[in-house]
Formats: sequence, structure tokens, C-alpha cells
Amino acid sequence: MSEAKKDILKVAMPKGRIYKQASKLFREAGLPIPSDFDDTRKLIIELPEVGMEFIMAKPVDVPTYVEYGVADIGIVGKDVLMEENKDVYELLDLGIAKCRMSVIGLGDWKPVINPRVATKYPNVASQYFRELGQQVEVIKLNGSIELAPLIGLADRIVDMVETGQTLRENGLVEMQSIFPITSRLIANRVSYRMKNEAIQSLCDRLQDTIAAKV
Ligand SMILES: Nc1ncnc2c1ncn2[C@@H]1O[C@H](COP(=O)(O)OP(=O)(O)OP(=O)(O)O)[C@@H](O)[C@H]1O
Ligand SMILES: O=P(O)(O)OC[C@H]1O[C@H](OP(=O)(O)OP(=O)(O)O)[C@H](O)[C@@H]1O
Repeated sequence: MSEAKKDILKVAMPKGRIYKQASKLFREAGLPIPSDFDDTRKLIIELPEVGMEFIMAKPVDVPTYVEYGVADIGIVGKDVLMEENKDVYELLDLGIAKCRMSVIGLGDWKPVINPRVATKYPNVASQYFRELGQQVEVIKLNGSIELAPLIGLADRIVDMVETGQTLRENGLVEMQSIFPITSRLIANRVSYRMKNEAIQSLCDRLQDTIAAKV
């Protein structure tokens, strides 16, 4: 590997809704990331002018790439971080992709003994109800979670709420908001030591940019 390539920071970027907000934040921090990539199908984006390479990943896989060190750093929702529980450093709250994780039920929900709970986040949901001392049966789904109570698969769901539009359009209600969610900057433990200067300098730039917004 050439010396120049060795110094490149590999960044696992979540495709989809977080990417646009993350690349905007990088631009605000003075890193010229072309907006042409907001809708790209390219999986590896080389950005030598900012000393980075973006690896365009499915959001849930970002902590895996970072834990294994094929990416030095990554951007990921706190929801995924809590669920995946990977061995990575969480460096910074980027304050983007704000939403919340909530327990949701039908508009006319009633208390249920041992309710069935559908979710993309079985570990987080199990731990939440365990800590409350409530027995539940958790069912893992991968999307359109709101369908589960509508068609009788589950009594409750644990899912993300942002504007509340999905709930309103489907006659569902937020019973309990359980965690605020934003995206985080994470780092591989070895990369954090070996590429400390580059990672710390990016972290500082982003932190200053975020601080200037509030
Ligand atoms: N409605 C929302 N508003 C804001 N942020 C959200 C919302 N839903 C999810 N997020 C955040 O964005 C992250 C990625 O969500 P996104 O919907 O892009 O991916 P996904 O559904 O996991 O992926 P895919 O669409 O590839 O299956 C979530 O992990 C969460 O942190
Ligand atoms: O409160 P709102 O603004 O309506 O946002 C909440 C919705 O957004 C996310 O779904 P997403 O678009 O990721 O779809 P999927 O989970 O079905 O893949 C989340 O799972 C909710 O369904």
C-alpha cells in the first residue's frame, strides 16, 4: 500500500437518510464533499482532497465494518449502536437524524398480559421490558413495523418516531418515548490509536461546527 493511501481515513457511511445529513455536516465543517454523491449508487467513494474514502454501507452494518477495522470510523444511529453492541469507540454525538425510539400501540390499546412486541430492535426492546419487570414476547421484523399491530401480529411495537406521520396515518399512538436518538461518530479501537491525529482533527472540526449551530 502506498504511503498516501495508508493515511486515508476510511469512513463507513450509512446509505439513505443519514448520508445526506452527514455529508452536509461535513461540508459545513469545511470539508468539500461533493453533493453529487447524495444519490449515488457507488459503494466506494474516494475523496483524496479531504484524505478520506467513504464506504457506503447499509446503516445496520456500519458498526460491523468499524469493529473489524475495514473502516477506521463510521456514522451510525444510536438505535443501531445500542442494538448491535459492537466493540467500537463512540466519539461524538453529531446531532443529526434526530428521532426517538418509542413503544407504540393501537389507538384504543388496552393493557395486555405478556404482550407480543414487534421491532427491528429485539435486544433493545427485550432489555427495556426486562428492566421494567414486564414479560413480553419479542418478534423481530425488518421494516414497516407499524403493520404488526394493524394486522394482529403484535400488541405493541418498539420503533422510531420522527414527525409522527406514520403513526397518524395508521391510527397508532405513542405510548411511551424511551430513548432520544441521533447519529454518532464511532471509531475502530486500533485506528483510533494509529490514526489519532486525523481522527481527532476531524472530531474537533465536527464538534466546533455542531457547537456553532446551538
Ligand atoms: N423517521 C426517521 N427520522 C430520522 N431518523 C430516522 C428515522 N428513522 C430512522 N432514523 C435514523 O436513521 C437511521 C437509518 O435509517 P434508514 O431508514 O435510512 O435505514 P434503514 O431503514 O435501517 O435501512 P434500509 O432502508 O437500507 O433498510 C436509523 O438507524 C435511525 O438512526
Ligand atoms: O415519525 P415519522 O416521521 O413518520 O417516521 C417514522 C418512520 O420512519 C422509519 O421508517 P422508514 O422510513 O425507515 O421505513 P421502514 O422502517 O419501514 O424501512 C420508522 O421505522 C418509522 O416507520
